[in-house]
Amino acid sequence: MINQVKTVVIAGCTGSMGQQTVQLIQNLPGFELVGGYAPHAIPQTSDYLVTNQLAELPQADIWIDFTVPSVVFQNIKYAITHGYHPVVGTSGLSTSEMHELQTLAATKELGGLIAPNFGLSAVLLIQFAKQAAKYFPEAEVVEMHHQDKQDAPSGTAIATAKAISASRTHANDYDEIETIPGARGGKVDGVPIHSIRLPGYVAHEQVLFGGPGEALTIRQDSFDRQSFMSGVRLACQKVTDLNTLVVGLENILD
Ligand SMILES: NC(=O)C1=CN([C@@H]2O[C@H](COP(=O)(O)OP(=O)(O)OC[C@H]3O[C@@H](n4cnc5c(N)ncnc54)[C@H](OP(=O)(O)O)[C@@H]3O)[C@@H](O)[C@H]2O)C=CC1
Ligand SMILES: O=C(O)C1=N[C@H](C(=O)O)C[C@H](O)C1
Repeated sequence: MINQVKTVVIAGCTGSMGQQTVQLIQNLPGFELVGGYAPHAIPQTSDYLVTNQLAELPQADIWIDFTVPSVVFQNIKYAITHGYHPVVGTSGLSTSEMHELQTLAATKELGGLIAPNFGLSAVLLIQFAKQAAKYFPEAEVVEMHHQDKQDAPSGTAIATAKAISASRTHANDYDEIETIPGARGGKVDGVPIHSIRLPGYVAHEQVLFGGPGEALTIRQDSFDRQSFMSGVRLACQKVTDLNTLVVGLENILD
């Protein structure tokens, strides 16, 4: 059987992640980049079609999304409705939005992937945190990102907090007064998350667990956006074989 070339469009093709993903797809055997979208892009057709109008994107097998939290839901709704298999890296989707997209994908019998983090170190951190939370239920998350990140907390931190909450037997329950609002972070499912934004950082996360007389810290660092590309590649290789909209790279790892 002849393996057909899979066509790809990238929403957010001019961004930090979008540019790396353009390089990835252009150099990936068996894949062809046919379109890129960004609202401030100057339209061009030389190598592949670049447009600032979503509706001008050509039809393709895969829609990769690295845009902004404010538009990702509408983008993926559009992608699924138009028959693209979505590979979603953009943060900011709420749990109910993910469910709505999963329902839409199911009605279209279309597979896709939403990955809060494409980096292996972050995916493993979440799994280790889930395991540790069984024995150390009292935990807090600290996430550190570059100063241009639009949303806080990060999608990865939210996924980490949910994983901890799902596996622990009880939540942190301390009697405290915040004399400065926000001093104790923001809580997701009872797990405090502290968000740091500083130049020089890319994407990093630490989970601190405390128990009587001992503590455990798990940390991951993405020093470079290249760290996400093996996950994006794997997602592109598998997404057209999926028949549901899967959440989490760990669910498609071999
Ligand atoms: N899941 C993962 O592993 C990772 C996820 N991310 C997430 O990916 C997203 C993008 O990150 P990053 O590349 O650093 O961000 P950038 O700010 O560098 O890029 C954003 C891209 O989105 C485009 N954009 C801006 N506004 C809109 C809009 N209204 N509609 C459509 N597109 C828009 C920009 O286009 P223009 O230049 O024309 O404004 C640009 O191409 C973020 O949500 C981030 O959290 C990031 C790293 C890893
Ligand atoms: O904005 C980023 O940079 C990142 N965003 C994702 C998130 O919100 O978790 C993934 C990674 O942390 C990098």
